[in-house]
Amino acid sequence: MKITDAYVIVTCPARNFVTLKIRTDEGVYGIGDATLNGRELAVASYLTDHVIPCLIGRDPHDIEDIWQYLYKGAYWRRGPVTMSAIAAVDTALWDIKAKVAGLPLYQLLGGKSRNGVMVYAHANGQTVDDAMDQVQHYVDQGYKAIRVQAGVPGLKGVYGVAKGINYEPATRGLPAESAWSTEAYLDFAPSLFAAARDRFGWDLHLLHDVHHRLTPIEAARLGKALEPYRLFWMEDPTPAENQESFRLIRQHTTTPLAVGEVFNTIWDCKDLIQNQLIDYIRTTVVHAGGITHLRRIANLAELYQIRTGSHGATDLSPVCMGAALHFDLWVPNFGIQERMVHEAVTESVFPHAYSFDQGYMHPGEAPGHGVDIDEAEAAKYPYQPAYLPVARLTDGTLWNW
Ligand SMILES: O=C(O)C(=O)C[C@H](O)[C@H](O)CO
Repeated sequence: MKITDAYVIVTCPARNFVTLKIRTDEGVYGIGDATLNGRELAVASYLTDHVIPCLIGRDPHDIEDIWQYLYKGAYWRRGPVTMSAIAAVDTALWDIKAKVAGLPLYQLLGGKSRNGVMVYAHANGQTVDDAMDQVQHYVDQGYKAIRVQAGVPGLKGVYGVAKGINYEPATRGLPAESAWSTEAYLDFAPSLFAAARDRFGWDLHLLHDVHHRLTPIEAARLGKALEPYRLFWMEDPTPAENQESFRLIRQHTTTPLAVGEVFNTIWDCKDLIQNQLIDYIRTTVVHAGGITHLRRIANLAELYQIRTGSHGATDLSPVCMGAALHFDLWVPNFGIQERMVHEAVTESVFPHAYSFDQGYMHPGEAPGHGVDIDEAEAAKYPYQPAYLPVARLTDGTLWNW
């Protein structure tokens, strides 16, 4: 079997997505997600100009060799652009292999380890009451786990808080700027979870995303303040370039810690995992080198009882979601999967076999990863440049968004 051609499809059904399609001489094709929010065309070019020429004529079954070839062969290792491109190839090749086998992808990974994949939804609101109403909305749909974010009194445009129901941070034009005050946030955040426990009791997993905003000692303070509300996790409490910084947070709090959505390789989380400084690793298929590399990260994490909690915001396309669900159904140390529901127009471009029922998702039984792209539909939605926002402290200092 040989790869005959491959090409990149860039489309914007509600938001931008980059998809790689690999075709073979036997008529079987595979697709992979290559979307890097706000930097989409860099990955599209990396694939079109530098990767695709190296794929033609190769046997698509040689997934490991092709992964190594693209990783070691580039000489320039790691980084979000490189690893998203490799991920797209890897996902498409797993899709092909599973289609040829006539099996859903999770069967090739080792079969199912559970009946369904617990997912968490995003509830948010400008006020605590609005956020609680959204929690109710997701409870009514059967969700067992809900991330809760709310506007901070005195701050405009806080991370995770939407104008409508779905929070979509990337906007047209140059990056939007929002103001941040750690003091105001730290004073406010615990009251959000007091309200949630008060209204919904203890039989619901609550999660919260700090989105890299705090210093380690501030994160330690927040973790301690949230302990009475027994969170499932506190996510991205501080930027994680310095893996060692999590030690300080860890020494002060038993609130479980999750991190990893901006990580690209096992090297970004090796120390965090080996020193047991986190509880959940949030790397996912598209930004961490595909299923082949995600599996290595999960296997390392399993040695330390660290569980997976893959990123699943709307900028991760349905193709990534489909592949992630196969991974989640198999991976022994599964924790939870993030789910932000895509717009109907996105779903019309990416028909998929996965489904949701009462808080759990299932990848479906279609051969491959079960997600396709309707290229005629995709062509109706041309690329629209958009950027993620930046955050500044109230005195104008650029901060972590
Ligand atoms: O889903 C999350 O936890 C996020 O933090 C979402 C990110 O802001 C988003 O994916 C950035 O592209």
